[in-house]
Amino acid sequence: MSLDTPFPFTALHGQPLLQTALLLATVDPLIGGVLVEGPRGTAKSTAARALAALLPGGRFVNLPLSASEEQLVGSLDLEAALQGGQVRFRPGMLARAHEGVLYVDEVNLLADGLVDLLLDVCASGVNRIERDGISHAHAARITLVGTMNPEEGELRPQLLDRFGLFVRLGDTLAPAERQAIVRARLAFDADPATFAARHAPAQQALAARIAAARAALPAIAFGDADHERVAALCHAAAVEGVRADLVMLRAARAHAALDGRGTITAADIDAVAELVLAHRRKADDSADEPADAPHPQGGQSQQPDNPPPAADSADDWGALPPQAVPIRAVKNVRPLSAKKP
Ligand SMILES: Nc1ncnc2c1ncn2[C@@H]1O[C@H](COP(=O)(O)OP(=O)(O)OP(=O)(O)O)[C@@H](O)[C@H]1O
Repeated sequence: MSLDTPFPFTALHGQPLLQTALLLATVDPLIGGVLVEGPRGTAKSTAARALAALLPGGRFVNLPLSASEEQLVGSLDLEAALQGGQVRFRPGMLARAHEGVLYVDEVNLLADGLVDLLLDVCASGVNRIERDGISHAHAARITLVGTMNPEEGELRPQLLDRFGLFVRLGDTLAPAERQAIVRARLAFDADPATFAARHAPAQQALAARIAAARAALPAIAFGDADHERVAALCHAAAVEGVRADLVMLRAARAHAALDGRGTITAADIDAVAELVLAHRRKADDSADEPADAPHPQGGQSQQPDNPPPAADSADDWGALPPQAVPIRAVKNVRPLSAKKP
């Protein structure tokens, strides 16, 4: 076993929302990635690396803040074209991250133009390079994971909106949780191979579940009830435009697929709603929320028949269905774009 064996995804402790968001964005990369806001040392990079290890190629690309546009998108060698008649494409980081994970630590400090570009490529699944009238395109099925610490600068709201999902990690861990995390990490560091072997069955099961979910996506249809529920939730959150609606439908479909179902339910939508709305909600909209809007926390008649149980341990991954998202836990996520009323 190599020295850079990643910490297993299924061994992460106490980060069910982060894990859920990462899995959803991996099942359908067109969701547009995950933005993770949180303090240092809360497993953001560990989780992103662990996610990549669940994908067939295990590709993980860490984008440095100093990266140039050319390093990111690649370049066209026009000299070669002039001499030999053929355009040569030098792949960039986006090509290397195809079918894998692209991690951008402190994405709020990356030049806006690069963030823009990254988000475009990840949400379209295609990287197109043009130079002097010559163009080249390649598939870029990438799970984008960006992290940010708001104390070091905000992301422009336009860019914020374009990240598919948002997770805000808390900065306080209960003593018992700290112990569980530290014990697991110490055990891993002491003997990565044995630790990984212990988690191998759960890891393999989760990798298979991701693969099956990806394959199943195209056959899962969006029903009228799904459209209605999503539109009402997005309207109630007063989001701008319809990007939130599109992402929510995709995320709900990925959620159903991860659970091995061919039909989207209200519970799928509710389970992903806050991940989609947290960074897009306008001001404090709760006061003027329409009485009939289906809300994860209200509207009795619209509540899912079987509200999902809360997953409190990441060890449950691979065993529990993914709808185990504690939606209440994210209800109080501070909307980043919120303006004081
Ligand atoms: N919930 C957790 N489960 C397992 N390990 C954890 C958890 N939280 C923190 N750790 C451990 O803490 C250490 C720091 O984690 P990591 O480097 O992923 O943090 P980070 O959030 O990316 O922070 P930074 O922004 O400083 O890089 C790692 O050894 C990681 O395994």
